[in-house]
Amino acid sequence: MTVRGFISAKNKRKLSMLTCYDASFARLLNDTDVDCLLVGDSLAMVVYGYDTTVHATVEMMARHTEAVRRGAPDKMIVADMPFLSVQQGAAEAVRAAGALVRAGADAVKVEGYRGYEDAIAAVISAGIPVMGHLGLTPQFYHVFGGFKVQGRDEASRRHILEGAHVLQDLGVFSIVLECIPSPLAKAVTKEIRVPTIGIGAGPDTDGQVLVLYDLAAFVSDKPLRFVRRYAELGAELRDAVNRYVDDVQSGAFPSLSESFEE
Ligand SMILES: Nc1nc(=O)c2c([nH]1)NC[C@@H]1CN(c3ccc(C(=O)N[C@@H](CCC(=O)O)C(=O)O)cc3)CN21
Ligand SMILES: CC(C)C(=O)C(=O)O
Ligand SMILES: [Mg+2]
Repeated sequence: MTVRGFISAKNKRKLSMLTCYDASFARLLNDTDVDCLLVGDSLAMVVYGYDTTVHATVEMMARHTEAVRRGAPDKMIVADMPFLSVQQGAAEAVRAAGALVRAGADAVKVEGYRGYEDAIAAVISAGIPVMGHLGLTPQFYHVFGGFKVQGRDEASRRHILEGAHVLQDLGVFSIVLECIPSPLAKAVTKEIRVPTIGIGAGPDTDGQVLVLYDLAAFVSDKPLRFVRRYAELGAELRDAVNRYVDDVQSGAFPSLSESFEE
C-alpha cells in the first residue's frame, strides 16, 4: 500500500491500520493483510508506561519507526508527530517530520490543526504526506481534562467539521477520527474527499485503527468501549510463563534435547 493507494481506496474498500512499535511485531504484521502500520505516540503509554502521550519525543518516535521499518519492509508506515513537534513553527515541524521519514516512515500524523496550519502546510510542501487527527486528540489531555469523547456539544462538533475541511484544504491525505459520536464521523466522512480512519468513531468511517496490544488483549485492563479483543494473548502469555516457572522448579525444563552435548 502506498499513500496514493490509500487515498484511492475511499468508496471502494475499507482501510485497516494497526499500531506497531517494534521490529518483532512488525515482522509478524508484515505477513498480514493489514493496510498500514502506525508508529503511534501511544507507545509512550503502552511501551514506556507513562500515563499520557505527552512524554513521546521525536527521538523516541524515530527510533521505534526505524525498528518497525526493519521488521516490515513491505508495509506503509505512518509515524505520529509527538507533542509540541508542530507547535514550534514550520522549520521545527519539517525537521521533526524529516527525522521520521529518514527513520522509515512514509507519512506522518499530526493531532489538531488550529494555530499551526502553516507548519502542516510546510511539512506537506516538503514532500512529506500528512495524516490529520481530530476528535479525542490525546496530546490535548490537559485541555480536555482526561481522555474524553469529543464532538458532543455544538462548539466541539463545529471544531471537528471545520477542522476536517481545513485539513483537507491544507492537503492531508487522510484523517483519523478518534472517540466521537458515530453520526458526526459519518458526516465528516461524507463531506470530505480523503479517507477517514476511525477509532471509537463508529462503523461509517472509511477505515479503522486500533492499538495492537488492545486488539490482542496483551494487558488485561478493563477493555475500552471501542476495542474488540480478537485474542486473549495476555492471559495466554501469563499462563505460559507460569508453566515455564513450574518446569524450571520441577527440573522438567530443560530436557537433554534442549541442552548441548560435549
Ligand atoms: N492502549 C491504548 N489504546 C488506545 O486506544 C489509546 C492509548 N493506549 N493511548 C493513547 C490514546 C488514549 N486513548 C483513550 C484512552 C481512554 C479512553 C476512555 O477512557 N474512554 C472512555 C470514555 C471517556 C468519556 O468520555 O467519558 C470510554 O468509555 O471509552 C479513550 C481513549 C486512545 N488511545
Ligand atoms: C490511537 C491512534 C490513532 C494513535 O494516534 C496512537 O496510537 O498513538
Ligand atoms: Mg497518537
